[in-house]
Amino acid sequence: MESSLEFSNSLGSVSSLLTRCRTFKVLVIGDSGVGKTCLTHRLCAGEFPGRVEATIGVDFRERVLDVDGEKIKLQLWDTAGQERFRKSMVQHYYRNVHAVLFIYDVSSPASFSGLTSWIEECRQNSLGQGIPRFLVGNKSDLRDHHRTDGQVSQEQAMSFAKAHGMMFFETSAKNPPSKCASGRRGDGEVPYQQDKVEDIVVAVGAKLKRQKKPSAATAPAYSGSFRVLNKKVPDKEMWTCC
Ligand SMILES: Nc1nc2c(ncn2[C@@H]2O[C@H](COP(=O)(O)OP(=O)(O)OP(=O)(O)O)[C@@H](O)[C@H]2O)c(=O)[nH]1
Repeated sequence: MESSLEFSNSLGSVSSLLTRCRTFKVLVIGDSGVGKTCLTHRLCAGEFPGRVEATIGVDFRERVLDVDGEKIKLQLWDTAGQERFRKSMVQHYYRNVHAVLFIYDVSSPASFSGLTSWIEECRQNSLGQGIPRFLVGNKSDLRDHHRTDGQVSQEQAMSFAKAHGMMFFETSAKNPPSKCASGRRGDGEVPYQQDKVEDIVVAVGAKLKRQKKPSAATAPAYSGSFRVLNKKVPDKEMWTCC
């Protein structure tokens, strides 16, 4: 007769089989201070963190989604924006990436100009053209629709996104709109859009679900939320339990 321990073990494996899901590594990059940590926190935990410090190395956060009946785990790699905190980690960031979120701050044109060097870093690390890329303008709560100077216009961002084959979003990790909004700016001419943070997660999940299933050999998976600094990052199987 099966012991209660064996019985509970087999129940455990049955339930883990039922909840297995595909895990996708999503790299989050952009200049220091654009809000990568706050945005990934908002995407995964649904809240704005109380206090944040500059990321050292990388932080991982996860979000499980149901996309058309399939469970998908997004593993967000919140990378350091400061060169001195990232240089020894860069190759690990780019290994087996499934999607990239490029973040800039809508109230910082310099962070928008900085995107070209992030694209160049992707190229230097052989990120395939087929890897889905998303452009996210963060801190939309700081946008002043009556000013044009000192901010990144949505027209600029949209044409940049188009030129680089990215899907574009503008949102705020701090004060996200409760619904996707679009309309005309103060002068009545220029359209604007405001996206819910959730729209970004859904778009990434939907895009990745349509991707060809990667083989286990190329797929990474980590669980929980933890920090890696100057450590060897192991490669594991792609299929994990949610
Ligand atoms: N107003 C506003 N402030 C934000 C928003 N998101 C982040 N911040 C602030 O921007 C600052 C930097 O945020 P972080 O999330 O640490 O930026 P980061 O890009 O992760 O920075 P590094 O770790 O250095 O790469 C913090 O003071 C946040 O409170 C936002 O949507 N609106």
